[in-house]
Amino acid sequence: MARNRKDRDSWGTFPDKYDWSSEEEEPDGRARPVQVLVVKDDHSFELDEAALSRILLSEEVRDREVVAISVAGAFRKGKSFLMDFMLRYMYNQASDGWLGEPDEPLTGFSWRGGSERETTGIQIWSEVFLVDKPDGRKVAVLLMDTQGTFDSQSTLRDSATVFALSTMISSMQVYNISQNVQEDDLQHLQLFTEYGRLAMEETFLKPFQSMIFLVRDWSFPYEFSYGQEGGMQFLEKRLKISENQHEELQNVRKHIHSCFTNISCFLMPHPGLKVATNPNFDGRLKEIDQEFINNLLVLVPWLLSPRNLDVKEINGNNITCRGLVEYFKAYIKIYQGEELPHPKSMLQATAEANNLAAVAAARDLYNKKMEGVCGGDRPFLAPSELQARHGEIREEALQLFRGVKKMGGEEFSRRYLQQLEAEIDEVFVQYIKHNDSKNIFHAARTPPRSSSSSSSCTWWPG
Ligand SMILES: Nc1nc2c(ncn2[C@@H]2O[C@H](COP(=O)(O)OP(=O)(O)OP(=O)(O)O)[C@@H](O)[C@H]2O)c(=O)[nH]1
Ligand SMILES: [Mg+2]
Repeated sequence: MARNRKDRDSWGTFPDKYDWSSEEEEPDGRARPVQVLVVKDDHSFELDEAALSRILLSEEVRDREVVAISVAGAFRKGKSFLMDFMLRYMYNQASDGWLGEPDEPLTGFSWRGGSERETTGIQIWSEVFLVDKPDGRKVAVLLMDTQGTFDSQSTLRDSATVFALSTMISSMQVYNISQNVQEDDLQHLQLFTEYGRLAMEETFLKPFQSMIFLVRDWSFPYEFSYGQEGGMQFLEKRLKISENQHEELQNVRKHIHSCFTNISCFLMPHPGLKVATNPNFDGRLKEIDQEFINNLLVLVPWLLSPRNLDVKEINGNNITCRGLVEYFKAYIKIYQGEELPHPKSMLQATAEANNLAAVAAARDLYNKKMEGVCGGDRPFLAPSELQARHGEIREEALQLFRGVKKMGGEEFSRRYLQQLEAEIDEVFVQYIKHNDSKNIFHAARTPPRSSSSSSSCTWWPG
């Protein structure tokens, strides 16, 4: 373990003060990202318990309180790139030159240019760092990189699960967003945190800890300055709840406030065109805009300096590395099970709601009209007459369904039309039976049932 660390070239020299901890190394002795959550091709999830345990249950760290830092957000937005600067800080935090040499390529969690996703599932750094907090506590710091949301190979459920799990496991979630805080960024955060909350036990405390909105490529420093102060002013404005706001906007904001103990924001400048567009860029500082570097020098210590590290808490209890393994296992089990609803896209959820409402309206119309024809207080009808009336009313109900404007298109709607037809036909069988029962009374010359007794039929719809 530690014997090889000084051989590492990309991190520079390591201060002796640094307390090395758990580590899972590659054969050449270098620490590396380790995949702990795998999203498989069939969209199921698997936790690599062995890998997680090797890192978090090593003797040096397992009983230490853990600080878990995660970065999540849309794919291809520089999450892993940022994580690698966090690693540099963790390795060299005692030194002013922690950011490294101008010509040093950036390594650690795998990052790259291009339009296709890079990181998948959840990866954690194989070394857990032991850090002395100013209050004398020695805590274990775990860095976690996540699969970007909304890549073209993931379902909404995949994205929601990775985001929710990383929020549940971390004490600090960095929500990496691009250029601005848009309403859809907030809506997705609402959806994902709700998906997380659903899997957790009821708690009267806020379910999650720190949420940091990290806005990349911020282009309006003349309105709100780069950094944390400008970020806080900006976020305050974005998350403000006012009475004349539409309920929908208020609800998103209330939800986000109710989920996190701390919410903050940092506005980060654009790193320059080489970083964004040059396929040969390897992360060296000399090719990154100075404004970006200046802000990295503020952002990373702001996130990771010992006094700012918050220990992971669940239900008010501090969690150790050992505890975190157990929570990880318990949470993933819930997402592997079938009891949670699947999150749906806005269009799909709306289209379903539209179609279900149209089915309900059509079924109601059928029931009401049929009751008028052969309901409890109506006399016996000849079966052929009943069949004919049913045919007319059924067609009227189907027309009503077809006439309602619904989102989702013809094909999507066909399933609901079939469901409606099946439901109507099922109810019709009951109407036939009910009608027949009147006939038996008639044939046996028994007085017809009073309307009050007949209307107490238990099968009666609606
Ligand atoms: N515009 C812009 N590009 C950046 C920034 N930081 C890094 N990049 C570039 O963005 C590209 C993607 O970087 P990654 O770190 O791999 O992005 P990611 O979010 O981890 O991507 P996935 O793993 O696919 O989700 C690289 O070409 C980086 O050079 C930034 O702040 N702004
Ligand atoms: Mg990545």
